Amino acid sequence: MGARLTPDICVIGAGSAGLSVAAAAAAFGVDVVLVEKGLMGGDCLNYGCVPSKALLAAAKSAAGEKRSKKFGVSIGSQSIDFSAANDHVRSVIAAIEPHDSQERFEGLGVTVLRQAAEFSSPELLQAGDTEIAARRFVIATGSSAFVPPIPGLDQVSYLTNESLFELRETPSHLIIIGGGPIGLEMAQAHRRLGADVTVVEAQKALGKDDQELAAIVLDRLRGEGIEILEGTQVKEVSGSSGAITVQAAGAKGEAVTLSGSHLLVATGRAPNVQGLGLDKAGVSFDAKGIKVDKGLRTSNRKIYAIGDVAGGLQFTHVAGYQAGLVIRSILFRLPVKMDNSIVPWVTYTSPELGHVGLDEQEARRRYGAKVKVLSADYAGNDRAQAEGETTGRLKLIAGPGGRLLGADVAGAQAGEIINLLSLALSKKMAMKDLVGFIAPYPTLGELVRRAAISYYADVPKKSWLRSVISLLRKFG
Ligand SMILES: Cc1cc2nc3c(=O)[nH]c(=O)nc-3n(C[C@H](O)[C@H](O)[C@H](O)COP(=O)(O)OP(=O)(O)OC[C@H]3O[C@@H](n4cnc5c(N)ncnc54)[C@H](O)[C@@H]3O)c2cc1C
Ligand SMILES: NC(=O)c1ccc[n+]([C@@H]2O[C@H](COP(=O)([O-])OP(=O)(O)OC[C@H]3O[C@@H](n4cnc5c(N)ncnc54)[C@H](O)[C@@H]3O)[C@@H](O)[C@H]2O)c1
Repeated sequence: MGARLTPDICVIGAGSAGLSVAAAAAAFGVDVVLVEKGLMGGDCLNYGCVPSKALLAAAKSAAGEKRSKKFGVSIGSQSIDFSAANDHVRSVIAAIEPHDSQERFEGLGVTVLRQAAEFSSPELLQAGDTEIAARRFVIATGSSAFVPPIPGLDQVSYLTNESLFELRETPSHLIIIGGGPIGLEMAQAHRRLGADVTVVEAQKALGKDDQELAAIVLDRLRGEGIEILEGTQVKEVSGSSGAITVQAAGAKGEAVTLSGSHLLVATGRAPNVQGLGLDKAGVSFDAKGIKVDKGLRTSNRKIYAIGDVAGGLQFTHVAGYQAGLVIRSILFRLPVKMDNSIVPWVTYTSPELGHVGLDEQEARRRYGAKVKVLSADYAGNDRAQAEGETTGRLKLIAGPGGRLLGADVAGAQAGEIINLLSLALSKKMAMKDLVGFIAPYPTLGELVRRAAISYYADVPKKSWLRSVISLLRKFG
């Protein structure tokens, strides 16, 4: 007979979402049980954000050596050791791991069970031979790579984000199915580390972003030698490890045959709902994930779902944001409401591509002619010139009264610029706020002021204002 635990909160999944809930609840002295069947830290630490950004950093370094000639610096012949780049990835994970570890959470007072969790009823969860009857449950079981039903795919050995970072040698030709953020970040990382790379995208690459700015990123990627086939449908995959063939239909219906050494599937995510006993718990879900209301409660009021498993926007910062909301709801019984309109995202290619708020189309649908799109090019920014990073553009979407509705940036450090604009958007700032502060010179952040100031471009031409100036002049 196993133990029976009756904590205040039971969290299922120790990824970005679950760890944030467990740490915050423990900080308030609340009794928490955390159940994790795999690695502590989940996708972000082990198979997602951390390894992908570490590999991109190695790749950026390789590209930087090539670029340095422009600055009059020659570093001699370049050699790339893919396994050393992979060691860098491992060392970054190892450096962050203690923060997410079982030991740290036990030290915070959390009971950690390394088991697969499954509901046996609307009130009870089974984890190994431990039964848990919590006041509230939080499901944070994340997502896994969605593998589309392409004929032959189940017969070849393909990579996903879970196996990609185990490669120790540069793939000679990496074919990637899917031109979203995973596909394109990994395309650039591997290209810069010496691989030939082809991306096959059924629709538009970076299709969730502003298309004018996405084109800036896609041009650079193509310029670096990455083949990106858009509007191309994969029909069949065959071959064996090291010699993979992809048959596809191109944008005009023409037959396309690709041969590569490795295949990465990056076609979106599927929620981790299997084996959780959701039917027994009375929790509704569909192919996108567990259905939640704006307060992140499932169809069983005792149970919340957050992070990737709840569908919606799938980012680590969203998982953290949602964790904060459920903590307020569970501990303080405050009404909470998920607000997707303030969620930023960034694709960490070079140049980076960032977004927050409404896109131009949605802004025009809501506010019509009151919308103004203001832009500033990196080429007009002194710091960008000094750094040789002149490719890029920032766009601000201003609504009625000059209120900031959204922003998109393609260019160096776009993620840092979007950071600032996310704050401005969540604080409901307007163009007057974005020009009413002093930006240090020379910084890329000055692009924000430059675009915002163009909102007032017509002001000096206003005749009443000119009359006021000439009147005032008469007073000496
Ligand atoms: C390659 C890649 C790059 C990414 N880059 C970024 C980025 O740069 N920025 C960003 O914001 N986001 C990025 N993401 C997305 C980000 O990783 C996810 O949004 C985030 O990890 C979701 O956190 P989560 O806690 O919901 O899920 P996860 O991190 O997946 O954690 C869920 C945990 O639940 C466990 N679990 C599942 N089922 C059970 C069960 N029945 N019992 C017990 N435990 C269970 C799993 O083992 C896992 O540890 C990236 C994703 C990928 C794949
Ligand atoms: N920098 C970041 O923040 C970052 C980086 C990587 C991943 N992520 C998160 O992970 C999620 C998953 O990333 P992703 O790139 O796998 O998903 P995605 O859904 O964003 O992109 C998948 C792409 O694959 C295409 N596709 C789907 N089926 C296809 C098929 N059969 N053939 C060809 N193309 C096909 C889609 O049209 C789409 O463009 C992202 O939505 C994001 O939330 C974030």
